[in-house]
Amino acid sequence: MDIQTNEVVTTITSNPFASITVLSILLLLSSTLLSFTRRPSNKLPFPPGPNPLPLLGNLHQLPLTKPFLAFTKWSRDYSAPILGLRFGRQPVVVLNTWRAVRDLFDQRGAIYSSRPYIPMVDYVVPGPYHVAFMPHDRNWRRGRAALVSFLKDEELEKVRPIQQAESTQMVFEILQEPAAFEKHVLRAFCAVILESVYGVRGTREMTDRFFEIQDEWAGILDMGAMPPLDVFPWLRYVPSVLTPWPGWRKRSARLAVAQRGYYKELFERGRKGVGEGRAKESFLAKLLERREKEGFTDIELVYIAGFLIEAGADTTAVASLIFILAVAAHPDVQRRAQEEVDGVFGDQIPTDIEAVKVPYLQAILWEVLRWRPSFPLSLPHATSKDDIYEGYFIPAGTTALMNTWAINHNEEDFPNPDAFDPTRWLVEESSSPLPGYSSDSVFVSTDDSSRRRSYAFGAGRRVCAGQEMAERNLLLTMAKLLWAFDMRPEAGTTLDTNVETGFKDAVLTGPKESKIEFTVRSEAKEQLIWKEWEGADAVLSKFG
Ligand code: HEM
Repeated sequence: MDIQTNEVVTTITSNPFASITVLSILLLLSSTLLSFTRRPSNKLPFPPGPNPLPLLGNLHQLPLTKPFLAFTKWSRDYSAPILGLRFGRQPVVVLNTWRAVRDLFDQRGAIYSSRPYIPMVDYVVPGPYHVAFMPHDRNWRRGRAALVSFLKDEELEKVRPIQQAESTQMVFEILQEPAAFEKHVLRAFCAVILESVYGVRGTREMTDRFFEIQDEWAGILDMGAMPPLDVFPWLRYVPSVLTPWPGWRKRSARLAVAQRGYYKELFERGRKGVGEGRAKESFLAKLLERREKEGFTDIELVYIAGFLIEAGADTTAVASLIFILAVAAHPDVQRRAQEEVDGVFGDQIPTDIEAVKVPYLQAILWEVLRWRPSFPLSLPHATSKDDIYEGYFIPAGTTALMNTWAINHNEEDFPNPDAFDPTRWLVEESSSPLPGYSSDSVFVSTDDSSRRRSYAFGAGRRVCAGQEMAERNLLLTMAKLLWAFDMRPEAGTTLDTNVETGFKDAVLTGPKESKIEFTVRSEAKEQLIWKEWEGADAVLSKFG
């Protein structure tokens, strides 16, 4: 028995959960072995990876925190662009190169666009209402089409004044209370969604309530936080006090009530606003308009709109916090970016960011998304048919993970990958033949055009539909922060930018660090922020 196996056995036998586990192992062993001897019906091998144990598969080797780092290492150890693993009996492949992602997610979308069944989702969102977790079916197409209709370019024009006003409001709040910058960033990005989706003002009270619910939701979905019902479905029938997750049913039921209550309240307030003409530009107004044609029920609309807060608020806020950490830790990058922003906007607070040339700022954005991707494993996809790729057999129902971390930290594509170096995206300055920006702010593809600009937003048919909205808001916010403040580590401290120690252990990961000082760059800027804030407040106060 190797050391890892020994550890698993020790854990099993010293745990109150042991007797049930051992009994079940014995009961299930026969069916597992049977299924192993039956598989694969196809003679081709499953992609390579560490050896699985009969019942656990590779679960005993899987770290509970930052598994993307282990996958990246295994991919190198086994020279495997595609790793083959088993979580219990569930086959899992991990795609570690952009070519594999292009070949499978982007080019075989009919096979690689489903989602694995996550039983905990059923406990929190009962019914097929959550677009991000739906299989690749008609319901998902309908839901996604509604979301895309809100996120396309012409519609985003309506969101622009909200983004302008909220980013100014955020800068104003940081000016008042710099030590709490994290709170202000989170509020602002959540507020943009509440105002554009429902026409409801993103006050501190409303956004705090969302993040409380969202933290619990993310906590429940974290690996190891809840019983792995997908691997051991029988755990459903075991009284929760006998498991290492006592109270898990109550916890998920409480969250279900809180989440649904919050989304319903927003839906009703938004609907009232549409009726009274206050929210006629909102996404909800559009959804209500097309509901008859599409046949959406109230509860479907409640969750479609609610999902947009989940998808768009903390994702963008976290990317912004990573930007703040990166520039605070790299003063030379910050100085150059400030010079660029000052050169373009001078004494005026940055506004129309898409209309100007800021190639260095754009390069910083791509480097932030590459250097510390907030979804290092994206969201899991699943195959809906058997497939063969490069001589390997991938059965229907396989979970397919995209290892964004491995793609973004591949030494061949990104020399010295852990260094934060925006110039790698500037074609005139970079020595590596990668897609990047010219000094005209034009994105130039110098490599295979089937390569995505960024893998931080996923790939294939499930790719992030909010990429454009997120990029616009991020670029604008970055420009305003650089224009207004110097950002540096608190006196006597250094910032921990190490992904293992300085970043949270979560599906959506951001910096743990918040010891960053914000100093307004001049008195004139401070006065202008006050003045601009009055205008921003006037725009935002029209929301109920
Ligand atoms: C920096 C900000 C963001 C990041 C890093 C991000 C990342 C992602 C990722 C990794 C996925 C999964 C893709 C896949 O399965 O391959 C996703 C899906 C999605 N995101 Fe984003 N996202 C961001 C902002 C937004 C915003 C602002 C919105 C809209 C308001 C949004 C809406 C969506 C939608 C609708 C999906 C698709 C769900 C599906 O079809 O299953 N995202 N995003």
